[in-house]
Amino acid sequence: MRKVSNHDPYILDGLLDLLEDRLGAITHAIAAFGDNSEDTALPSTEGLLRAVTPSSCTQSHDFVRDSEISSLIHEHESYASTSAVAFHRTVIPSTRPHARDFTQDSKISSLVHKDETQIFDEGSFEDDTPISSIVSHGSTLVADTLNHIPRPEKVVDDSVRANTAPELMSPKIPTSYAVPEFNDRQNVRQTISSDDELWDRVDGNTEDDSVEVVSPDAHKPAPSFSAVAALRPSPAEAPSEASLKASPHYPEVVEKLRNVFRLKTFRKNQLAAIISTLNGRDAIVLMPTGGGKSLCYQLPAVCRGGKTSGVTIVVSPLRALMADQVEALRANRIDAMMLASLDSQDGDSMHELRTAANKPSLLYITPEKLCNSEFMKGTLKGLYSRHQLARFVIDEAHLINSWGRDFRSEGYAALHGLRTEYPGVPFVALTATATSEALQDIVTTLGLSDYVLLSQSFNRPNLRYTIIPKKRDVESNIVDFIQGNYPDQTGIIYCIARAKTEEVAMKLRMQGINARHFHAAMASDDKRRIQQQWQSGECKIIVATVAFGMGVDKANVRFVIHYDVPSSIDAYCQETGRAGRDGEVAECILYYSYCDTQRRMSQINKDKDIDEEQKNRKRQALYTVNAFCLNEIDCRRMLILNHFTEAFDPASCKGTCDNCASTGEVTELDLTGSATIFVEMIQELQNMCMKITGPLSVHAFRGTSASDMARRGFDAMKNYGKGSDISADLAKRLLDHLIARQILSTELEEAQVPNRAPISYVYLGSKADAFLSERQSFLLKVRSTKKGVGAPKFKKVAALASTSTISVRRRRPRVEAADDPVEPFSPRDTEPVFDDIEPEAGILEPSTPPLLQARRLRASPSIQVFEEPPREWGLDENQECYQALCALRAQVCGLLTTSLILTHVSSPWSAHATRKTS
Ligand SMILES: Nc1ncnc2c1ncn2[C@@H]1O[C@H](COP(=O)(O)OP(=O)(O)OP(=O)(O)O)[C@@H](O)[C@H]1O
Repeated sequence: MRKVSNHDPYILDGLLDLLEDRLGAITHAIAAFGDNSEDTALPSTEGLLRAVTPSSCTQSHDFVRDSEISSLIHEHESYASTSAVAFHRTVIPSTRPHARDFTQDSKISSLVHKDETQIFDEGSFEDDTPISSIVSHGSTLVADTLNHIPRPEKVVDDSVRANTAPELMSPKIPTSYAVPEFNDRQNVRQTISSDDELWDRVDGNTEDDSVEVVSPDAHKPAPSFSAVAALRPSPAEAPSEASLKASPHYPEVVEKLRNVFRLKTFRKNQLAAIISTLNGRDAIVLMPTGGGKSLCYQLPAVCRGGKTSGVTIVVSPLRALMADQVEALRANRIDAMMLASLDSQDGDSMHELRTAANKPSLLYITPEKLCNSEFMKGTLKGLYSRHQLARFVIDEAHLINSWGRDFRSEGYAALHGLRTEYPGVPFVALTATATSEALQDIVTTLGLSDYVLLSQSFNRPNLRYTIIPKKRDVESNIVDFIQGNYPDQTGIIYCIARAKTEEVAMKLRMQGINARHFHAAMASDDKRRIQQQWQSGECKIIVATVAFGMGVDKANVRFVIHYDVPSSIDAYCQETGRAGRDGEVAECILYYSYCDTQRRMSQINKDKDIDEEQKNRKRQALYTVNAFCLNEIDCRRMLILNHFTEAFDPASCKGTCDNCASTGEVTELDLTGSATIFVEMIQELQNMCMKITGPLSVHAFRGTSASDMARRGFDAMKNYGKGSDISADLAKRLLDHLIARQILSTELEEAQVPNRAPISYVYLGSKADAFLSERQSFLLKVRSTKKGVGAPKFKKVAALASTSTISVRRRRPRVEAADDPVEPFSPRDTEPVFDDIEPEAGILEPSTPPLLQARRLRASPSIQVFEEPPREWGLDENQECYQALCALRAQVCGLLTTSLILTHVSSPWSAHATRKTS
């Protein structure tokens, strides 16, 4: 076993290496903060976190332990978290190269990190000042630098030595230290740390940028709703109000409305739908979310009159949705039943359906059960032969389209047989999101001919739409939004991945927001409990996958936030549609990042359960929603409604979307030259069998980050640096729009080192050839106002002190759930298993906190580093590791402080830093 004292020389060597090799980068970063230069080299904490965490277990491929490490990091979510991981990654293997114990190591790292956090918290740096970021960043660099082993002996710079506490300096500097496995890592680090990090570098400071860009495609004239009329066979005329009131069914319908449902009037199209189905006609009901679709089939189900009578069969996709509806109906003394599985209870229900004299008015059933169960088919046949089958209702009928071609395909595809098996039984198909394509699918699958189409505007005037570029501080932004605008109000936050819902909910709780997570892989009891808590207002914020919400009927949802890009405009409308059902203003906020789009794309590409045609549909839907997010000019409401072939005059938006709220003149930029250079540059790289990431391609295009470019050989390209005349922001937008128009494309590739985040590379897209050969022009609309004018002004609320600890969470079953189609993307979707980092037997608390040494380098005499009393355990390898790490941390603190002090003197940022730290 290596002695702790033996580590000091090469640790110090690493630090000195940092100071020699990386001080320039830090200086540059500091300078960037000072003058808002766009080339700041600071990586995002999130990006580093994502990049570094998996690497901690590179050698062991142990996801369980990796998740434990993640848990520890999450618990200490703060600016400094990455450095602890980096330390773990680098130092523990160095101190204990032959005997790995990742669980214990992660706990040790966490203890060190606790100390680190304490020092920074209690020191003179504020949480979000650049200096603390730099310290954190620098720590990571130190850890990175330590990876450079083996390396030649370094000469200690006198100025560094002079500014460093003598006891932290090692007398000996070794000539080399060989840990072969580290050599591979160096390559990875040079390739990419994470997409987010690199995008952050390219992003620079965009606040001062004065252009907004939009794809010209978005300016297509609004198609009229006549597209619906193109459906074949065409729908019948919607009945007039007079004819509806003259219907013989009208008196009973009104009576049931008042006495059974206790409502006074019908909403638009409800009466028409009810009378149509009572007349035995097929009907398609297109109503916005919350419009009152349920009444359209629940009310006729309780009427005695009608051409057909008996049981109304309601095909519904989700058990939870069915259960809610049945419960609500029973509360209204309506006889309703549900069949969703093949369990014994279902058997009893079916027996009852076959034998009982009094049949239920409504039977809720999944499409699979309806079409696949022979027993159910027999039951249906019995009902039909006795004229006790009133109608088939297809709720959420758009799923015939989007799910029917997906993993629910069997169930929904089989619905097409109903018309021929049960002729004369009318259909009612209802949806809140149907493109003309989806409508066509509904008509074809159900075999509708003489049907009534009841459509109305999908516009939800009380919803406000905002899209915000996703930055690293997204959770803080959400906290500001909630606490500043809707404290103690109800909202939903949608995330793509299950693990993310847990993580975001926890981060929000740590900042004082009462949030709970929800996803399909949770135990049913937990899901029910959380939903009930949310419904009753006990819990205000739910952070969920798409598994949450379908059929949820809560009037006062004040906001729906999309943490990630939704899968389609249709999904976006469904999900945002859950806000503001009470008619009051509600906010729909979407955090956009191309990385999310790309992850979704990658998931589509990898999906083995769907064929190429289905993949193309999904890709197209994703392209559409991506273009929608990138569009910073056109009325969002218009774009959404156009998607559903509904015309909308943007003047009617009246500033209720971010784009309409944005002021300033819109001008059109001709970027044909720049776009051509960009595309030719990618072509050139592709011809040379080289690949490039998006952020680096922007650097190469603009000729920035020269040393990096030279190292990678990109500077030899013909088109290198030819885009230097446009800003980084515009260049990045140009790339975004080249991708959105499929002139360029991106692909996620697995990193060569296990457990690294996948890397995204830019390639020529399907329309590149046409673009280059036909010399197509490339126009972008820009707005001559500052970016973000239209974004909501979230009131900033001082972050609440975090007092919460992670509650006990058990490993959840990794079951595939039909109602939560989006699986997490990476092996990092693992469950944190610690509820605290209380040391277990064998994990040692420090006996003497070496961090006390660091205090001397700080101007804060009040720092209390580690108050825990020493335990009675003997000194063993773990404790040695702990002490080694603490010692290293002390040196890092000292040397980084020193480096900052040194940099301070010459940096233009010094005045700023002095102000911040004083
Ligand atoms: N005629 C009416 N008068 C007053 N309230 C009504 C009327 N019809 C429906 N509602 C109420 O509107 C709310 C939404 O109804 P419902 O759940 O049927 O909407 P939906 O269109 O099915 O929504 P989603 O598409 O999101 O499922 C319910 O609380 C319902 O009681």
